[in-house]
Amino acid sequence: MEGVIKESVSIDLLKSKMDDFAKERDWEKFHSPRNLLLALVGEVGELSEIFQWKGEVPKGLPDWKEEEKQHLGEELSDVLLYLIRLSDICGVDLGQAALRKLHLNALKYPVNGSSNEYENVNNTYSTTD
Ligand SMILES: Nc1ccn([C@H]2C[C@H](O)[C@@H](COP(=O)(O)OP(=O)(O)OP(=O)(O)O)O2)c(=O)n1
Repeated sequence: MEGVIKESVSIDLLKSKMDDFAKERDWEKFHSPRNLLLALVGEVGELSEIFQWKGEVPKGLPDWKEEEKQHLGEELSDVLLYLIRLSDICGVDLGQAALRKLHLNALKYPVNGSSNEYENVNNTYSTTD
C-alpha cells in the first residue's frame, strides 16, 4: 500500500509518535487527561457509527468494500492513539498495565472453570459463528 512503512508497531512507538505530533504543533497544552478522554469517547462514537444499523456482521467483514474497511481502520486507530496518549499523559504504562490485567483475567476465569459458571460473562444474544 502506498505511503505505508512496514515496521514493527509497538505501543512505545505509537506513544513516541503521538508525543512528537503534539510537540511539533505545540498541542501539548490541549492534551490534558480530560480532553484526551473526551476525544477518545468521541472517536468511539465515530467507530460505533460505522456499525450502526447494520445488524450483526460476520467476522472478517467479507461483504465490506475496501474503502469501508479502510475507514474502520482509521477510526480504530483514532481510538487506539487517544488511548495510548491518555495513558501516557496519566503516567500509566499501558503495555504493562494490560499484561497485568490479562494475568488478573486469567486468575478470575480459570481455563477449567465450568461453562455454566461463565454463561453470564459471555452471554450473547446472537452469534454469526
Ligand atoms: N488535538 C488533537 C487533534 C487530533 N489529534 C489526532 C489524534 C487522532 O488520531 C486524530 C483525530 O483527528 P480529528 O479530530 O480530525 O478526527 P478524525 O480524523 O476522526 O476526523 P473527522 O472527525 O473529521 O472524521 O488526530 C490529536 O492528537 N490531537
